[in-house]
Amino acid sequence: MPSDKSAGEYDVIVLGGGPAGENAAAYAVAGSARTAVLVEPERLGGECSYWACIPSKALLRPGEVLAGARAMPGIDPGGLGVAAVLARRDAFIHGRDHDDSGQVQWAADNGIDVVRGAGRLIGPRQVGVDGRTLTARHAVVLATGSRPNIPEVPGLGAALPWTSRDATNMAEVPGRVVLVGGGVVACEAATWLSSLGAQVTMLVRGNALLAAAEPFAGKRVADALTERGVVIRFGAEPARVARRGAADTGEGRIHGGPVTVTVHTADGATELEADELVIAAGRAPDTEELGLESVGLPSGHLDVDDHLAVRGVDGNWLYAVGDINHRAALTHMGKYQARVCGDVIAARADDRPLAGPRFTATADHRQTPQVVYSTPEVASVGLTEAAARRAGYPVEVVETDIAVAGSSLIRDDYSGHAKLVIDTGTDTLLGATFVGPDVGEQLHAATIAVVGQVPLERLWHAVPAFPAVSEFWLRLLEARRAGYHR
Ligand SMILES: Cc1cc2nc3c(=O)[nH]c(=O)nc-3n(C[C@H](O)[C@H](O)[C@H](O)COP(=O)(O)OP(=O)(O)OC[C@H]3O[C@@H](n4cnc5c(N)ncnc54)[C@H](O)[C@@H]3O)c2cc1C
Ligand SMILES: NC(=O)c1ccc[n+]([C@@H]2O[C@H](COP(=O)([O-])OP(=O)(O)OC[C@H]3O[C@@H](n4cnc5c(N)ncnc54)[C@H](O)[C@@H]3O)[C@@H](O)[C@H]2O)c1
Repeated sequence: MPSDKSAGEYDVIVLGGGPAGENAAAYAVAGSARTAVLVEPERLGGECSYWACIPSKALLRPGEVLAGARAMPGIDPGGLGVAAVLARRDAFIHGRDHDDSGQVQWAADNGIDVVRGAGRLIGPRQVGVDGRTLTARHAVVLATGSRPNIPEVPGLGAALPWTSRDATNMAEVPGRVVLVGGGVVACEAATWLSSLGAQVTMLVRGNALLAAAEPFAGKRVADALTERGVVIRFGAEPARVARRGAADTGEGRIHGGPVTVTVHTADGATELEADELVIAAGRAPDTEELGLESVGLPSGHLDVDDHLAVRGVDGNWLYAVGDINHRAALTHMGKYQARVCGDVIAARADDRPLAGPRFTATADHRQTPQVVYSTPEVASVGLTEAAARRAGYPVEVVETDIAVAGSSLIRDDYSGHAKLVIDTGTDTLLGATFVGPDVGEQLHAATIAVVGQVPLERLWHAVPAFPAVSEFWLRLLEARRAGYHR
């Protein structure tokens, strides 16, 4: 019997219309008569489409193309036209109002209803939205993402600093920027802000950029940022912030007068003045208003099993996908979890067994691919050497500079480095990291080798085309042979 939608009854209710929520809904109803509703207070498409992945990559690409052109004899590049770069970014985010009508149409085409508003659990299988109660026959999926972590620093909140939403949606380029953080958002934002003309100072509390990556990756990104004029202050944290005339002038506009940041380092305190302060200090779960207490759960990241069902809730009706479960806070991994979750919901609704790998998320434990679109790019999958050793694997590593015919043909200034982390017990790859221009496009071969557990002896027979950048795979395998003197 179909669910009674007029009474607010659906087979599947999904809170959050970001990439994870959209995919969970679509997979849960695909090829069936099941009904689903996406509950979304802002825009279908979520953070990724309008304030994160898409605008940031739209802002980064022109600087990368310009750098490549400048390294190519015979091309006489002028520079970046800021207005044109921002206009192209705006086209990708469907205008500054973030028109999501295309996504709404996609939902309709897939038989998914959309309810605008913030959803809240009000009991088992029950969701409240603006005074209306929705009831799920099979599943509720929480996919409400994350919000920026704003450190508790005196004066910081009152200074109305930029978050990643302002930086990706910037409407004007601040002359001087202090950027707090040394992670992925900070490295990417420093790259596009500096390529668009801002003088950027990064405050990094640790002693490396991209601290979770192979150390050579953060070092190469730091060197490149420094070369383009970014000042990086390691071991530095904001201790106090003051701003004259702080004003909410709108997303991506400079929020008032100059900001003074008192910076703590091991050597004492100094003061920096900037036109804008950007906070890129990680993400926090946004669960305080989700009503988790109504089903006996504490606030914070949700703990899920490998079918994406929330642990601590009986009856297999509550699931969590994407940033909210903190397994791998990346769009492609949230979508991966959502595909598994949707398939699990569908199978359970049909009383089918969860037989086969399709119903179990595994890649987001130790096989996660990621590309940091800084200049140079950092592409990685799986475990770093340090993480593999911590996990107790018997480890061998091979490294090589990416200096092959293909790379030198692509850019005269090509500089890159590659590293493989090998489990000597099984002769398979645990992880790989590549740094260099456009190495993101090289990553999927490594992901397939890691997930497919392809023995290195077999990889020898995967012959890279000549003269392609991917020939560095051959160099890596040769370096390993040379290490064995065979
Ligand atoms: C600047 C930046 C750049 C990034 N670049 C990349 C990248 O290049 N590649 C990559 O893989 N990842 C990138 N990420 C990470 C990526 O954006 C997230 O991992 C991804 O958006 C998570 O998807 P999600 O569906 O879990 O959450 P979100 O995209 O955050 O969507 C969650 C949705 O839930 C809605 N919501 C919130 N509360 C409620 C509620 N109570 N009821 C209903 N709905 C609610 C929100 O409005 C939102 O639309 C980037 C992040 C940032 C900040
Ligand atoms: N290309 C991509 O794949 C991409 C791009 C952007 C963001 N993302 C994802 O979005 C998420 C958020 O990125 P992010 O860069 O904000 O987080 P992150 O965890 O990568 O980096 C956070 C940085 O903030 C610093 N920090 C944390 N708390 C601080 C404090 N109180 N004071 C000063 N510094 C502090 C950390 O030391 C670190 O340098 C990550 O999961 C990231 O992978 C992915």
